[in-house]
Amino acid sequence: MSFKNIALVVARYLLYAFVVRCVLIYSYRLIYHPCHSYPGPFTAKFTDWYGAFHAFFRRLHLVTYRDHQKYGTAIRHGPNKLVFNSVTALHDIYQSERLYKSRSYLVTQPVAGVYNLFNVLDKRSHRIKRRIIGQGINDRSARQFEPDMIKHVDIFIQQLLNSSGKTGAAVNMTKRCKYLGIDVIGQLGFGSTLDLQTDSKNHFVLKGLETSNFRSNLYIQFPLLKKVGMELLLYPFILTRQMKYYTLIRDLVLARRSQGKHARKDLYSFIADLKDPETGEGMRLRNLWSEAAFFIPADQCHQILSPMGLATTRNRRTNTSTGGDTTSTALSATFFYLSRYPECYKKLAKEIRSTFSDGTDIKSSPALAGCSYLRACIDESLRMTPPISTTLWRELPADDKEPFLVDGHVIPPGTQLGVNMYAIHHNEAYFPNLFTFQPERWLFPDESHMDEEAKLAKRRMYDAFSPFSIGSRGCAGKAMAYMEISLALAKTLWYLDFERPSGKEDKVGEGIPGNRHGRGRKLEFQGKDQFGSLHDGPFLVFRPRADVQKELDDLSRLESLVDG
Ligand code: HEM
Repeated sequence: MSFKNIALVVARYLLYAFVVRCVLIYSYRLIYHPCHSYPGPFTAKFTDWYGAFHAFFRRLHLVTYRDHQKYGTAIRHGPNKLVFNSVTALHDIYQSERLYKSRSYLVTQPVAGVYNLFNVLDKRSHRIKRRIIGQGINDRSARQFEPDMIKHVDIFIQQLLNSSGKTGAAVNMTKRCKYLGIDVIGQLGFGSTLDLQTDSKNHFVLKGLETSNFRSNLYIQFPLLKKVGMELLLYPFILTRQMKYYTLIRDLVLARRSQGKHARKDLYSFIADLKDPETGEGMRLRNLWSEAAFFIPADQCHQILSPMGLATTRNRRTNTSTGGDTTSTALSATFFYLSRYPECYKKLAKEIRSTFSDGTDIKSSPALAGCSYLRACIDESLRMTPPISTTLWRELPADDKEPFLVDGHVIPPGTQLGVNMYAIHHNEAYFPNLFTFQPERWLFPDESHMDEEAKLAKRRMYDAFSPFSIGSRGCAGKAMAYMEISLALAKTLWYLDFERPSGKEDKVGEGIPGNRHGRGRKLEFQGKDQFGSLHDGPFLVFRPRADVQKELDDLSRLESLVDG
């Protein structure tokens, strides 16, 4: 028999073996798998391709919402994955000490065995990192950082004025909010910024952020994709951008290293002297830069930091970023909803303009905290368009044989579990009129004036509201996020008025009636789920308020004062 014939026979038997293996595995998953009795889409019972397919089209959040409508509150969304849609499940899962972040998060590591705060699974290592990094971005540090944040917010206002207020042109708020978000987070992480607000040469980092979040999300849904070398296919497309980004971050780190520990009010200064009270461990400088890079589009940071000796193989960067990206989604979404609900816009403008007497008074204070309508608008946007709208997977270890209950369901060991953020925020049981932007739902009379039913409804609503997730792995930067969004909104409404443009730009960001994939709601700001959220618009036209013209003139001088 010739070599060719032998090869053909071997190939044929390999193919048979492959088919038999698939039949056995798929039959097991369908009939015998411990999750087999949960309802859900047919394809998801066999394969994680279901999640990967919809993640590819950035609509997994909408599909999960639809599947809950169809199959109920506990569904199977992969051979080994269960998704729940109830407050009880949310708390059972994210507040449990027995569950771990899913191993699928490990695909966000550029190199195996390399962890940071976001993707570390081991609970002890996480506690230590969280205690230290958490202090760098908690309420206290946020207050110290606020003056720098305000400078960037003032530039934001100034840019809206320049690009729209003076010309009558419509501006794309997604872009403006992203520039602000990333500049603020760069300032926090490295003590200086990428200057996206004022200089277009670094705008390429936005594309980097999109690509890296897209990849991470795909791999989280279907880790096999990373193993089979999808990375190699994508790598050539991102190499050039990586190198530019490398240089950019390297310069920021080098500039910061040349200054004293407390020369800036940034992450370095906030945590450089801290020690974990339990272990006495501090954060090593080289590890700190890796953690700082987590906050910004840090797709390539390990390559950036390693050659500088700033990241070791024990601590390189994940592909996923939060911080600047999520905050800018929340801000863009709030602008969208305010522009679509003029009565809310008017109420908010009235609240801000009657609370303060000068734009420079707008900073963290009892007055700002007392702007309850402002907070209600932010929370309602976070509910309608959660910046992280995905299912945050948690895992019951395979060797944990004690019964584990989620909303009354006994969970088989080794199962991946989660609650989808978008779905629970659109659960009618907790949020009536769920597709209507209704900040009033977050405003309540004093509890002494509420009957028991109203109190219960309020509690359930707050329990279901989880844009920052809950439990020990919930967002560490919540205080920073609320501060930035509140300042940006309040200051915008203090200095400027805005309205929708008359042209076709007005449609950017909204749903398209008749869309088959859950994007048919015109009044919903369309987020595309890729762990963070991809979006566009709204386009808005700004006008300076006549009675604050003098203040605006003063503000225009600030642009040159911000150090980079
Ligand atoms: C509106 C803005 C934000 C939203 C909606 C948000 C949401 C979230 C969510 C849902 C998680 C949990 C992720 C998971 O379980 O996989 C998370 C984690 C995290 N976020 Fe945020 N985030 C926001 C802003 C920020 C900011 C501004 C910072 C930093 C200054 C930040 C730092 C972090 C960190 C460090 C973690 C990991 C925490 C841990 O695992 O212990 N976030 N965020």
